[in-house]
Amino acid sequence: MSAPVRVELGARAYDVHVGRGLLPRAGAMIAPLLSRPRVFVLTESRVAGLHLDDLRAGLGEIAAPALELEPGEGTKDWANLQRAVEWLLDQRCERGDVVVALGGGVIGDLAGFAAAILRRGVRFVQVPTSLLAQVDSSVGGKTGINTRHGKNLVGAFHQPSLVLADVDVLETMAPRDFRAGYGEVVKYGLLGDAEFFAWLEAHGPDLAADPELRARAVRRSVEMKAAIVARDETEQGDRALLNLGHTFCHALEAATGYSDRLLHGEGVALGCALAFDLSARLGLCPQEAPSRLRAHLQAMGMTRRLSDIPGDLPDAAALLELMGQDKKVVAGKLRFVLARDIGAAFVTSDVPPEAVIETLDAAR
Ligand SMILES: NC(=O)c1ccc[n+]([C@@H]2O[C@H](COP(=O)([O-])OP(=O)(O)OC[C@H]3O[C@@H](n4cnc5c(N)ncnc54)[C@H](O)[C@@H]3O)[C@@H](O)[C@H]2O)c1
Ligand SMILES: O=C(O)C(=O)C[C@@H](O)[C@H](O)[C@H](O)COP(=O)(O)O
Ligand SMILES: [Zn+2]
Repeated sequence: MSAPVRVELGARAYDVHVGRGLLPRAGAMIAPLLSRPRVFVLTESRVAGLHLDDLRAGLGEIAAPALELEPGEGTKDWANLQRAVEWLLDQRCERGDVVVALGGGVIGDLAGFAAAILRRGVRFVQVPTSLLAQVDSSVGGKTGINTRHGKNLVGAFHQPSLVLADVDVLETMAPRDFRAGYGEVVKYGLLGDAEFFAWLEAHGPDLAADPELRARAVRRSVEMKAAIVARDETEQGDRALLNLGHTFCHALEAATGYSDRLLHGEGVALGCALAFDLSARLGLCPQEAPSRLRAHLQAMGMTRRLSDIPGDLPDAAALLELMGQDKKVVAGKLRFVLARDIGAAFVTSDVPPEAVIETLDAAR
């Protein structure tokens, strides 16, 4: 078993275990956090049907009552937040107890936020079950829900106490969901590690079938995220790099009603392609960079043009309007994560709106 990745946050530091066969050993890793042999599991029905029994077996003597929500992005809303919090109170979840988030990013974000506000903050453990959640959402402490105004607009920074990313659990993922999660993996290469991107060009197509390669990809992504979060926990600066592709992605998710027309990770992949298009359009990066990225996304069978999204989309001006709710906006001005090349992203507010509109129109 390889050493965990440490997220160095002083008193709130924690380990991210990445590897095979972690679920069966969950009890040994979680027990040191507990004041009594009981955890409270927030999960959703698809994941529960596949992995809740294995988690419970791994927890051994630790009792694990569970609330099963509906799968899907629609669950990350006010109604389910209320449901989760009221259930935890029904269960008499105490301040010293631990909530376990068993699921993808939807459950991780919702459960983390419920834990953040329950009794003004209880600890939680992330047991991410999707590729996306293992490489990204389970680490870093961004928790929250969507509102009718946009994506993740209500939430809190609340770090988990432990993350258990068992790559064996990914065996049961549907191909589309796995591919969507790959959008966040490729983001790491694009934002700061050209070598990792080249490694993904060579090995990306084999990740779904090969657990050792998967573990390497998850670990490298988590190492990068842990380093960024450690130096900028609350996104005052560098952490915004993790938002590469997300200004476009979140507008497109809003435009498609958080439906399965566009999964978050699919939007991230497309958003990264658009961010590289915009960078090239502004003369900031060579045209070869977006071309190389699109070739890789095509090889991976991923969304890379607006026309890949089924159904009608609003026009570019309306999408730009939706971007106005982005959390990177300062004094009403959009900020974008752009790139000088693959592996070299940076944040800028110096982006003419016409260039964004032209970029969107050219990608239809
Ligand atoms: N907090 C953060 O830093 C952060 C980072 C990235 C994304 N996110 C959020 O994460 C969410 C997307 O996460 P996601 O892609 O995991 O979505 P998700 O939680 O909806 O999971 C995707 C699909 O995979 C299924 N699934 C999960 N694990 C499975 C398994 N082991 N086997 C079979 N099916 C499985 C789920 O039922 C669902 O249908 C979005 O809401 C996004 O905003 C948050
Ligand atoms: O951890 C971060 O920071 C990220 O930006 C990771 C993103 O992949 C993730 O989708 C995040 O939830 C987006 O954050 P938001 O602040 O733009 O809602
Ligand atoms: Zn994301």
